[in-house]
This record gives sequence, structure tokens and C-alpha cells, in this order.
Amino acid sequence: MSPDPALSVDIAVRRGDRLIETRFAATAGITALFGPSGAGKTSVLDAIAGLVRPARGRIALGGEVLFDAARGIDLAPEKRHCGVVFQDLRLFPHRTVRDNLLYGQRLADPAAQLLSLDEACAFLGIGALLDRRPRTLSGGEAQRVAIGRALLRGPRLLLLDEPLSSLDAARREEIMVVIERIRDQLALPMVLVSHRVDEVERLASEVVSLDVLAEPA
Ligand SMILES: Nc1ncnc2c1ncn2[C@@H]1O[C@H](COP(=O)(O)OP(=O)(O)OP(=O)(O)O)[C@@H](O)[C@H]1O
Repeated sequence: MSPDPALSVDIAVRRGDRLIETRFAATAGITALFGPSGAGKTSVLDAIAGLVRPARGRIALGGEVLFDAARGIDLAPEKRHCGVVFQDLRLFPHRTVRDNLLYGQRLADPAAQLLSLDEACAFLGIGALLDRRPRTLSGGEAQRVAIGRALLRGPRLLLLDEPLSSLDAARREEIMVVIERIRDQLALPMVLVSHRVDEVERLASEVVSLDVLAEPA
């Protein structure tokens, strides 16, 4: 019998008058959700994370059903073991970098921890930033802190929403290297939202294309 895919998704998500439908299975490595603005990439990511409830379908992670409309299963976000890096990062502005990171760690099941705080700081090169507040960080630094918070959550899957879109070329390269190291050294499956072909070609082993359909379903 073949092993369960890391992630299997077969859902329809209603957003306003749009119905966003997608079906894919992801194994190890990086799966890119690719498509133009408004295609529904963030909506699909939010549905996997449990932040948006699909109108129908099923989502399973490592053999565990996270959502199944027909069977009435809808696990709360904190039970899904997903680390999320939002497009706007959502770091707590009044907390230090250390406290932002510890927030992720406090949510983690100790048995599922991938990294300690010290290991995450070394892995991401953020040890010198621990006493700073998010508003004092550069875009690339803030992105690394947001990734650190998600990794300290001890996730089985990392969801990254356009992690490179607001960065200049040098910072993009830096974060791409971080993402490659998470893929290769931590062997953590990831779903990455992107609308850029060059990012997807470099990082992803599987590409799920989403398009804006002319007619609402
Ligand atoms: N809360 C909401 N209520 C109604 N419609 C929404 C809501 N959120 C998103 N939408 C609509 O759903 C569609 C998909 O949005 P979504 O943000 O998932 O797309 P996207 O592919 O991530 O776009 P972008 O690349 O611009 O972030 C869009 O038409 C958007 O206007």
C-alpha cells in the first residue's frame, strides 16, 4: 500500500459570489499554489489552516482528516498542526521578537517540536534580534521571525503566503535560501503561495494552478 500523502486537498471554498475549487495531493517538499491575483490562493491556504470553512470537500494531513464536510469533521486551527506565515506576517507589534517566537513555542506539543528557541535562532540567523520589536525590523528580518514563530509551533506542514512578495532582490534570495533549508534540512512539507514563475520553478516540486473563472458557480 502506498503511504498517505503528506497533504490531500479536495475542496470548494465560497468567497462572496465566487466558488474556488481545487484538488491536489502533496508529498514531501514544496507545493506551490500558483495563479493570478484573486484566483483564490490565500483562500485555499486559509482553508487548510482552518481559518476558512470550505463549502464542501475534504482535507487530510499525514492520514489525519482535518476537514470532511460529509462527515461533519472540522478541526480547530490549533489542532491542525499547521504553521502559518501570513502575507502580512501578523507579528505582535508590542511584543519583542523573543516573545513573538515563544508564542509559537507555547502552542506546540512538546513531542512535536522541530527546534528549540536557540536552534531556531541559529537556523534563521535571528539571535541578535531577540530584544527588538517588530516595527524596528527590516522586511527580511521580520519575515524570518514570522517563519521562526511558525516553526516553533512544531508543525507537520508549513503554509507560506507570498513570503517573498514584499522583499527586494537581495532579501528575496535570503528568504528563498531559508525556505530551501527548511525543505532540505528539516524535511518539512510546505505549501507556498506565489504568483511568480521564477519562484515556483526554483522552489516547488509540485505546482497547483488556480485561475479566475469567468462565471461564478
Ligand atoms: N472575506 C471575503 N469575502 C468575500 N470575498 C472574498 C473574501 N476574501 C476573499 N474574497 C474574494 O475571493 C477571491 C479570492 O481571493 P484570495 O485572496 O483567496 O485570492 P489570491 O489568489 O490569494 O489573491 P492575491 O494574489 O491578490 O492575494 C477574490 O475574488 C476575493 O475578492
